[in-house]
Amino acid sequence: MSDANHLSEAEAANELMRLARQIAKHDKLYHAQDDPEITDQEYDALVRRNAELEAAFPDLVRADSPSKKVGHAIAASPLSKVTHEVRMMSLDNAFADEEVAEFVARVRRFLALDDATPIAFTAEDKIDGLSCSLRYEGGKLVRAATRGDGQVGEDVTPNVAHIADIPQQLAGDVPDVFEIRGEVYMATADFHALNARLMDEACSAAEAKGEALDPAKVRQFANPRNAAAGSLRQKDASVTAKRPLKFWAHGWGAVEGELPAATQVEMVERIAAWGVPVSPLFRRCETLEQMLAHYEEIGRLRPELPYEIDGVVYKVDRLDWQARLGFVAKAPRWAIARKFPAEQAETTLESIDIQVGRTGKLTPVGRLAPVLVGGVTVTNVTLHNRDEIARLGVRPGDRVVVQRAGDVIPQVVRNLTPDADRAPFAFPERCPECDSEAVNEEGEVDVRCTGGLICPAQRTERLKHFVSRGALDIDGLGEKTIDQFFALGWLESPADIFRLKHRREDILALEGWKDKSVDNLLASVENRRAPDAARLLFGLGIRHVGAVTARDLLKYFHELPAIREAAEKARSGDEDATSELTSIDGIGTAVVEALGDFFHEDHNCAVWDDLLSEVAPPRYEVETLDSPVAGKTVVFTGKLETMSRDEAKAQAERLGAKASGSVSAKTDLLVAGPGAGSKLKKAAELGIETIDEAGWAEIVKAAG
Ligand SMILES: NC(=O)c1ccc[n+]([C@@H]2O[C@H](COP(=O)([O-])OP(=O)(O)OC[C@H]3O[C@@H](n4cnc5c(N)ncnc54)[C@H](O)[C@@H]3O)[C@@H](O)[C@H]2O)c1
Ligand SMILES: [Zn+2]
Repeated sequence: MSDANHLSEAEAANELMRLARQIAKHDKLYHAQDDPEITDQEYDALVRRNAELEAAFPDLVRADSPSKKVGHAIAASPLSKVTHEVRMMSLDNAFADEEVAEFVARVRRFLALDDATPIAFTAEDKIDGLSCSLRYEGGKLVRAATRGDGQVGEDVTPNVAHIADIPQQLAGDVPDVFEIRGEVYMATADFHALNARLMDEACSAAEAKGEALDPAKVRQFANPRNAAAGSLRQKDASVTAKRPLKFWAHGWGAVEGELPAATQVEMVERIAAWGVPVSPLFRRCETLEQMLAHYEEIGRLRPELPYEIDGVVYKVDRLDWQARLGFVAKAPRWAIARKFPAEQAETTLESIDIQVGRTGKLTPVGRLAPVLVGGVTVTNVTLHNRDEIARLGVRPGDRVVVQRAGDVIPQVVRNLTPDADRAPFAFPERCPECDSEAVNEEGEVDVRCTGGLICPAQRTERLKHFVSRGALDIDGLGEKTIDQFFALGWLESPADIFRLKHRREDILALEGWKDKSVDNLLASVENRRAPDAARLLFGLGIRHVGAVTARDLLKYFHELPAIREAAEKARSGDEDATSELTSIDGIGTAVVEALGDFFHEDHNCAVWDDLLSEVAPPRYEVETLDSPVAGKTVVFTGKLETMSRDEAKAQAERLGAKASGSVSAKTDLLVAGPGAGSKLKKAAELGIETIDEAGWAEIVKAAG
């Protein structure tokens, strides 16, 4: 409460006014329009803040205080109005064990019972639906109504006719008038299916009209509770009929005739016997310990339940005691809702740090003023990437709503101070670890450090990749060894691997190394002095240059320096170099850009030069099979009749030929099917040998 007490009276009055306005706005959105703008946790936080201020400044409690109101007036509803004979109430909330204990103590004090007298309570899950009253006369359903503002609700009699859980006629002995109260809800799976269906229907409707659909404009329900409310509160009951609604009872209102029970338990059993569902988790608790244990149990079951719940409701079991306890402003004194801990909370975003992951991804991490979320103190949140920061519009100093969902890392849900006079957060353009350029490739949300080989955040990962099976494949240099050698400062870049021989004695001095194992390691390193150029290129871990791309590049250029030269030219704007690179099968602009970026960084060039001073990959040649097309460039054009274009290309590769997409002076052979056009003409002009599909089939067959 210290917060509340630090305010002056004028400040508190101001804040109470603001809260009343805000809460009224959200009540309307939630209760009247079934379309909330904020989460229940955020809403509950506003209500609690209001209660806190009212407790600290009792004189300032407003006539229109949110603490006195139930739901929202239904003035604007198109449905007919129903005045409730017995007011429909809300429930007080508890958020901690101590608050439940305090509730029990309050009940005891009010009833003037001594500590030795046991008070039994019922406990059941608090289902997230909307309150509904069902009035039965002579056992027959005569009227169904929503809660509205507690006094006046909406008539939904025709709507509930479609809910199978709500009998039109109760079974057995029922008082003359009996008003069952409970919750209309939608199962979680049905809620998701409904949203999917609404989207489908909107798509079909748009298609029929030949219009483009903006999915963001299609009405979707925020949660099962709003889906249930929006589905029930329909002027046209045939819409409700198509919505999968359910119901269960948790209480009653008006009764004429004798009440057929003395306790909550007996009454709930009665209602169930009449044919109306009740909570399967409804229990009687003799002690506070049992009450708390059942809360824990329901919390455990919660993820598996087919419907959403937001807490547990406790009620005094004896009905004569309930009658004595009566009501306060908007809730019974004999019941309380223990809500599950807020999975969301408000706090200040103090700073935004950038972390560099092992793959070079720059991840912004928000540092928070410590805050309790769902029972855990949270100080960090992931902000995912640059776009997410822009979407949230967050900057250091903003007030934010933080959320924990399951085991997921806490996240920022919303910025509460978007308009504050602060410049947008400037996402770094250089890696905070190594100062290399950080780039954001087109079509990608992540910003990455380009300093792969020198960036401390990425180095060991890059080294592990460099020696891995698909790359240089160096035996005996496992991940642990790399981590260890790296920590000792012996391995900074790939070239250092080839200088390990100078550290023979140092390695021997380490625990676990024997002459033989060191010899084996150094031998396998020496074994790679003349590595396969494609594996070496792949091993450098340049973005977009995977094993296949590396091979494609080398099949064309044969030597690593030629690739670097072409990439540097392309980067400096040489269009011929770019089109030469992109004309290579399998090489697109993303690869060309990634290569250009790589060689644009001096430190990468230094690592590269250093490496090539240690190793000498032989000229790369495609394994030459004994085939007449080995080493040749083949182009397929026109329609192929016995195989797909992909299969033909694969055959060519298998025979050591390069399949290309376009005819140029470098083309050796054109395979032309029916319908061949410009490529055939161009090949004729260039005097390139041309054969048909059958001719190609013979070559393939001859090669075996
Ligand atoms: N997100 C928003 O903008 C927004 C706005 C307004 C209200 N809300 C939500 O609605 C709540 C306030 O609404 P409320 O006044 O209906 O209070 P409530 O939902 O916290 O509790 C009262 C209601 O619980 C229902 N209930 C469910 N299971 C029950 C059971 N087993 N026994 C008895 N009652 C049971 C009853 O219908 C009862 O009226 C807030 O706490 C918030 O979560 C959200
Ligand atoms: Zn870096």
